[in-house]
Amino acid sequence: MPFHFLLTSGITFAADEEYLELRFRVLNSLMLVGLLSTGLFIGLDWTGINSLGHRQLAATQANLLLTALLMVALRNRKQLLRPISTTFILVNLMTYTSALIWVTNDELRVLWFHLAVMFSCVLLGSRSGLTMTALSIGLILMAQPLMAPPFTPNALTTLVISLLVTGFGAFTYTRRSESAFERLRMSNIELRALASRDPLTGLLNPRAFGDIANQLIRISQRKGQTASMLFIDLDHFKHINDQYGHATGDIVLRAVAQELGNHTRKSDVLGRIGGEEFLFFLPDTTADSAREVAEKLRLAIQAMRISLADDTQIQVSASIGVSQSLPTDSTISALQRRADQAMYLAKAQGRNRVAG
Ligand SMILES: Nc1nc2c(ncn2[C@@H]2O[C@H](COP(=O)(O)OP(=O)(O)OP(=O)(O)O)[C@@H](O)[C@H]2O)c(=O)[nH]1
Repeated sequence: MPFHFLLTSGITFAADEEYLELRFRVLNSLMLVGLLSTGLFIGLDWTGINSLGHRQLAATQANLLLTALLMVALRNRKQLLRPISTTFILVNLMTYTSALIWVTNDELRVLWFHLAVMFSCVLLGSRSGLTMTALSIGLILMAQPLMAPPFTPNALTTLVISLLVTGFGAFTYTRRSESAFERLRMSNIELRALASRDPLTGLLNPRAFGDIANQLIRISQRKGQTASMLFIDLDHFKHINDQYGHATGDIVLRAVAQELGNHTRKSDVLGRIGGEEFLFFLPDTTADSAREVAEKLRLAIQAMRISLADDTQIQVSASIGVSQSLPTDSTISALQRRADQAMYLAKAQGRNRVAG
């Protein structure tokens, strides 16, 4: 748990931010490892086991300090991922370059550039990895005249080619991961959309309807507004199924859902909550206005002529119950219950009418 906290700073990432989270964790891990490795270099220099020289020692200490500051700056700020990644990579690139020039007794110091290429790819994306490859090769070639002794032509060739191979490998890997994550993100979005829809009509299913309407009613209550609900139930729907078959019943349900959708304002929430039952949540709407909407819907449903393949036309009607939120309603359940009761009243009064 503390390690998890260290890597994510306790930030929770949304379901479609998997790749961002991966980069965030990688950056935190790399900064931690960076702190440990620069600390080790400094310790080894102080104990005399490995000598950096006073200039590189100062550069390494600066690197340690800057990395610690970057780690602190990243806490709770996922929006800073990119600038902090860029700064971290540049700070390290400067340290590697200064080692190239100042630590002449270390033949293998060029190895660090391979890391810079890989880190850039993972943290900043495949294109940045390619830029870093070109930058590393450029820096090594430019630093040649300053180095004592300079690398032999053979060593330089090996270095440049191995950097190109690292750059290409990291580029290909990151490109593939980026597109795999993007595909995963898109299919997650599609899955979530599917999971929130009623498969027959495409309207919101009961769970999604409840989630959205519950959020909206809380907002309405905070603003001191009134919300309303319509409970729409088709009349004698069982007869349609019995007379024309279940498949035709489905056609009717889809047609009614579409008709209801045509009368929905952007702010309204419409869902199918049972066989031939639909709910309308109307934010910032009084019972009077909701009754007008309900009457419009009732007339629209009554006016529908649903044509079948054999030219038969089916007509339907609906009973609609209306309810208005009370200041004490913190969820839609009581509002829905009252709309349901009003709908039963409409049925009892003869159907094809609005009550409540
Ligand atoms: N075609 C089809 N029918 C469904 C679906 N879900 C529920 N039903 C049917 O809807 C009918 C609902 O019947 P009832 O609850 O008796 O209501 P009703 O016949 O509309 O009568 P009132 O509501 O009293 O006017 C039942 O026959 C269910 O089988 C569905 O997805 N497709």
